[in-house]
Order: sequence, then structure tokens, then C-alpha cells
Amino acid sequence: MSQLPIVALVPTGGTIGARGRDRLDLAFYGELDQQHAMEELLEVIPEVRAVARVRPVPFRSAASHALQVEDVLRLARRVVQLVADPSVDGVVVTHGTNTLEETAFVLALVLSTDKPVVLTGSMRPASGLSSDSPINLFNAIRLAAAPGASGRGVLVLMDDTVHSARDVTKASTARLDAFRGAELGPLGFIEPDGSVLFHHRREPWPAEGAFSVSGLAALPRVDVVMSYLGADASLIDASVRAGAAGIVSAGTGAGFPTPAEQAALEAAADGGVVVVQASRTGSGRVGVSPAVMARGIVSAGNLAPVKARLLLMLVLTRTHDPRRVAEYFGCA
Ligand SMILES: NC(=O)C[C@H](N)C(=O)O
Repeated sequence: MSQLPIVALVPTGGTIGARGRDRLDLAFYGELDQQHAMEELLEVIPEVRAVARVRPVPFRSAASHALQVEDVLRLARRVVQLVADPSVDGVVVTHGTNTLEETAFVLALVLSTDKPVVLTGSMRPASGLSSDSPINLFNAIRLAAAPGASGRGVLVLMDDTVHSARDVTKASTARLDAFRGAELGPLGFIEPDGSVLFHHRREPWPAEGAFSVSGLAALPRVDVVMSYLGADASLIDASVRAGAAGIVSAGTGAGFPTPAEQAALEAAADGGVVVVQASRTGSGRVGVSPAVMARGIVSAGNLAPVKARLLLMLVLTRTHDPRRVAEYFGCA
């Protein structure tokens, strides 16, 4: 009988390993030592032993809103090492859901591998009534061990649903089906009979696997500034004063900052800050007019503002030229 695949399990924190006061403590539970939490969780899903051999990999754990970009870079370096290890067939990263899409996206920017790398978390603590922790962990391991998951980029598994790291977003604070692929939808599902069924393949995108984390300890500051009715220039000016090398504008609707913000963004771009225009809507592509482009402002395409920020941080380690920046965003 052939050996089961080896799946490395890297716990980084979050609700998936959290324990509340009682089964109805679904909101303000404490976060546990995640290594220990994963051991406990694996004990309640002995079924894992039929799909993969799990290799636990220690990592610093924290609630995901408390993670720093440096933690994500360290995680990325660890995952790069794991996928380079010929004995590892796939990787599962458990993560708090609040920033899971950001970490997943950074991994997609720096990994060049066909091996499945799957992020998962949960919406209800492991101790909660009808917790989704055990099934999400089980399904993530099943996905990372599935031959069909190879070569599909970094994946996110939540609520039986497989999403692409490029497009997924947490679209609800607390629902079990909080994760959505915005207008592009999920890539596939894990069905009740255990089949891992993919229905779509994410088209390759320009920045996928384009960066290396070796030697990258920190990244330049990039801020996100959200537009709203009547917003003035104060937040953009504050960002420039704080030393931002880049600003992502999360504009209204189709990607429009207010006139006061537009003037401040153009002044920032004139001063050498790289400005990327996104939309606060959470879905759809931003078009930037030739006149705005001529001021050096780049479209985020359909990237969510927080993901545009992470991409810009990495791009700024290579270039500040708006035309080259636009190439990474697929908007040249
Ligand atoms: N559902 C969750 O995982 C929320 C959690 N507090 C986090 O670390 O993001």
C-alpha cells in the first residue's frame, strides 16, 4: 500500500484553536497555545490518520489582528522551506480569520510551488457549540493531501469551500460562510462524501510567485486611506508625514476619491509616494483615467485595498516607477 501524503501543519493562532468559558462563549473567548490546541483538535479528528500523516511545525501564535507584517514574512520563509522539503507533500496553515486573506495573499506572492498550501481557520472556537474548527482543520488537511489540489496556487479552505488566496475575502464578521471569492466565486468544494471537487482554475496573475522573501526582514510603509462623503486631505497628508512610501486609496464606488483627496494624492505622487487607486466596494475592477494615470497614479485592478497594500509593499522593494508598478497590478 502506498504511503499517505505528509502534510506539514503550521499553527499561527486564531479561533480555530481557541477555548471559551463554556459552549456558548462564541465571541470573547481566549486564545490558547496553538501548538497544544492543534494537538487537542487532532485528537478529536482521528479520521485524519486515514488521509495524511500530519507533521506539526511550531510557529509563533497570535490572534490574527495582532500579527505584524514581519510575522507574516517569517511565516512565508518557513513555508518556503517546507515546500522545498522533498518529504513534505502539502502544507496547512491555521490562522485567525480576521486577517487570513492578507497572509494567504502574501504567501501567494512569494511561493512558487505546485505543492498544495492551504490556509484555514474557524468562525467558532474549538470549545463552542457546533464549532467549525474540527471540520475545517480536517478538510484543510484533506485538501492539502489531495492530488487535484496541486498547481492551483495558495488556497483557503473554510466552510467546505475552496477559495483562491488572490480573490478571497472575509465578508462577514461571524457567519460560518464568512469567506467569499467576491465576484469571482469559489474554486471548488469538499463534498459530504469527501470528494475534493474543483470547478474553476484561477487564471495566472502577474505578481503570483513573483517575489522572494529570503533576506526580506521588513517592508516599506504603505497606508490605506478610505474615502467617504466629504473626506478631506488630512489622512493622506498624515500618511505622507508618517513616511509612507506608498498609499492605497480605497476610493468610493468605482474608485473615486473626493476632489480634496485626489489633489492630495496627486501632490503625494509628485513628491515620490507611489499611489495606487482601489475601491472600497470589495468587488470589481477600478479604471484609472489617462489623465490620472499621467499623474503617476496606478490602478489596483480588482485587488481589495488591503491586498493592494501588501503587493505595493513588496513591489516597492524593487521599483518606484509607476509604469513598472502597474505591470505587477496587471494594469499597465
Ligand atoms: N475567527 C477568528 O479567527 C477571529 C480571531 N480572533 C482571529 O484571530 O482573527
